[in-house]
Amino acid sequence: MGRKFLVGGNWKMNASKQLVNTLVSNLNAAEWNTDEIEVVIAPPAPYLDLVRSLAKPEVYVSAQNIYFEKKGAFTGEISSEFLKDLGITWTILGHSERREIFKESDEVTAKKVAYALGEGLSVIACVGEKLEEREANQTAAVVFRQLAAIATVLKPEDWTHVVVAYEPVWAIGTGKVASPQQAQDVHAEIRTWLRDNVSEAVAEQTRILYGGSVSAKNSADLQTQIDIDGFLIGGASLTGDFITIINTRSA
Ligand SMILES: O=C(CO)COP(=O)(O)O
Repeated sequence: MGRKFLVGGNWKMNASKQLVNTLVSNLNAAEWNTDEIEVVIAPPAPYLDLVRSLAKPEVYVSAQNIYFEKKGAFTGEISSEFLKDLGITWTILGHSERREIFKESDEVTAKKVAYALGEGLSVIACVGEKLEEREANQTAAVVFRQLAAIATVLKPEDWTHVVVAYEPVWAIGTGKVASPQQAQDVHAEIRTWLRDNVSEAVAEQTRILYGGSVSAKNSADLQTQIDIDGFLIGGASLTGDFITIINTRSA
């Protein structure tokens, strides 16, 4: 069975009730073949409930991060319990902004991934190298290290609910998209890593998204690559580009 293409929108720290209304009504009016495309949007936590209640069922809603405890004295954190209560079935974890700005380590990220899966959530787990790491030919080493931290705490069957997002940090929000070949090369390495370190089945079935300056202009070329199974889109998910990208895939 083929890997279903996933178009994800990470709104990051951008939202208002008005923006939610606009973006969700545009998505509700759009159509795509749900046998071939999965659409997931990740608004900021305070808007998850509103987005879930407005969006049609074909739109999956995701948190941008959660903590690895159910409840208690963890001021400011988001529990998987809140997500379940609100009908939210996905979370992004390990985004480079969490890793860089909020100092979330490989280990913390892995712990969150394992916890989220244990709570029945699906996870978009992000990996990716910084510019200086790419320039030092460390791309594979960094991505493999990030993957290994996650793989260590998962059972092979857990991977059914994991999507890997390869997001080179130098491409995020910079307009410097990876070329289709640059992205494909790393995606293929990730798949090989999964084959060698988890299993053939997990390597075949796990979707690997590309993220970093994806736009309506470059999505068609990127999606021709054999190991690119979807996108995690930041800036362009806040504009009409998001639907154009879905439509480009549908066409
Ligand atoms: O970080 C990203 C998605 O998670 C990518 O952001 P941009 O699409 O704005 O580069």
